[in-house]
Amino acid sequence: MTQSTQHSRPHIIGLTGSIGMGKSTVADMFRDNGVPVFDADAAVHILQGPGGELVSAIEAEFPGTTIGEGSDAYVDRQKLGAAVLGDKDKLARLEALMHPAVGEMRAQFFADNADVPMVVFDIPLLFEKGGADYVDTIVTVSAPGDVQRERVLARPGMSEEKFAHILGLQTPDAEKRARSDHVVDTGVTLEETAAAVKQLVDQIGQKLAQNADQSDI
Ligand SMILES: CC(C)(COP(=O)(O)OP(=O)(O)OC[C@H]1O[C@@H](n2cnc3c(N)ncnc32)[C@H](O)[C@@H]1O)[C@@H](O)C(=O)NCCC(=O)NCCS
Ligand SMILES: Nc1ncnc2c1ncn2[C@@H]1O[C@H](COP(=O)(O)OP(=O)(O)OP(=O)(O)O)[C@@H](O)[C@H]1O
Repeated sequence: MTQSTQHSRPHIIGLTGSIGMGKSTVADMFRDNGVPVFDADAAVHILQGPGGELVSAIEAEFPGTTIGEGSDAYVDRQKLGAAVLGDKDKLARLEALMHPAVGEMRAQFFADNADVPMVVFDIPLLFEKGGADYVDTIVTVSAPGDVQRERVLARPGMSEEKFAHILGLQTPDAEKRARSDHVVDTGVTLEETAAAVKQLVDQIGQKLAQNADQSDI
């Protein structure tokens, strides 16, 4: 008897890339192709924003890094960044606070999208935090180092030192590319990158459909 072609769960694409490589832009391109995206950075913003679940825990751990009182209080990310980004132990403590709550939000997103063929988890620290183990396909966004540098240094509040420091915290781009199933080049035009993302979504979709057919036999 023919079984239903329904998948048991969506295929998970882990999208990552180093600072300024174009991850958020490429995540939007996946959305343009109808693929739901879980944005780990956006989850962190919610948890740290006004009324966010972790604001008081962050104030307790890193005094003076939040603004306001009670349910309106929120994290001053510039102050928190200044407090933790230069100190490995403090950064690890912040990550340990954030990680479980982000994981819960990701699980909720996954449950909310149980009926689609594929979803994207946009996770900046996919390799650094072991996320590579729970995704099905790893996609890294990458551009030449000089393009990355130019993009990042154009951002307000960024300096050569800060850029160098953040790069030092992240798995090198070459290693990310080597450990990925696919690399999306963002050192080209937006149109070219958008076409590459569409092709990738089509390719993964076709593979999933083929596998569903086979399990049908
Ligand atoms: C330190 C914070 C407050 C700084 O915020 P700010 O708005 O100033 O910078 P932004 O978030 O845009 O980060 C700038 C760059 O630093 C990189 N970065 C941020 N946190 C980390 C980290 N823990 N390790 C390596 N790189 C990092 C980002 O990828 C980005 O490219 C913020 O990045 C933060 O809360 N980071 C911790 C996130 C976390 O714990 N993630 C793990 C759970 S999923
Ligand atoms: N082909 C391309 N693909 C993606 N982004 C491009 C491309 N060409 C130019 N850009 C520009 O590069 C910038 C990439 O920024 P984006 O915020 O997407 O990076 P990010 O990797 O998410 O950053 P971060 O991890 O530091 O938060 C955007 O301003 C985008 O318009």
